[in-house]
Amino acid sequence: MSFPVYLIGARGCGKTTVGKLLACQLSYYFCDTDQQLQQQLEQSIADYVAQHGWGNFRQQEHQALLTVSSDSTVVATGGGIILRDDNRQHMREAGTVIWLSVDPHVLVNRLTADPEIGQRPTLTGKPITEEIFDVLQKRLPLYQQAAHHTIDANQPPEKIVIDILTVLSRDSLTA
Ligand SMILES: Nc1ncnc2c1ncn2[C@@H]1O[C@H](COP(=O)(O)OP(=O)(O)OP(=O)(O)O)[C@@H](O)[C@H]1O
Ligand SMILES: O=C(O)C1=C[C@@H](O)[C@@H](O)[C@H](O)C1
Ligand SMILES: [Mg+2]
Repeated sequence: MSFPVYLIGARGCGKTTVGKLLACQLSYYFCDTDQQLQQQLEQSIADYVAQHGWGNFRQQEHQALLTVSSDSTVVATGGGIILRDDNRQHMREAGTVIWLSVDPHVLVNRLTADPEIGQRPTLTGKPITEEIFDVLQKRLPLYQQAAHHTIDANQPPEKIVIDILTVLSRDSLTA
């Protein structure tokens, strides 16, 4: 049986970009909780949060995580999926959790170049650099707690995929 692979990490660390490539290499399905949610809600995350608030968004996100958690699937999660204990526990028990760790300055550059504000409404109301540093400071311990493996995701996507395949194959040898 091939359990799901969950990619976690900050906004802009490359979960969606890398997840698609990884799924292709593994011949797995690809799912993205943000995309799943936006389809289900029939609106952007920004519009949903403006109308219903972050608390309701986190509840919807939890349901989306359960929905996409299938075998032979690479799941790109939303940046805040690790905020809930039950999400962290679910991912660790159901599959392999990979944290794509990226230097905050690299995140600032990527998100400035590609803000995608419909999917990434502000979390703090602060300017982007300040927000990234603030949010990361709070979330780093949660990414650490949730992850089975940490991958240096400052590298090009193809190299990140190779590094993920290496840890997954080591896991399968020791299972
Ligand atoms: N390894 C990489 N090297 C350079 N650019 C990258 C890399 N990974 C992703 N990017 C770029 O960074 C931006 C954000 O990537 P992506 O949407 O995959 O991040 P994400 O982790 O899925 O973000 P979110 O949490 O908001 O869903 C995109 O423009 C993407 O092309
Ligand atoms: O970091 C976050 O809290 C978020 C990241 C995005 O992927 C979306 O899930 C949403 O904008 C929230
Ligand atoms: Mg994404």
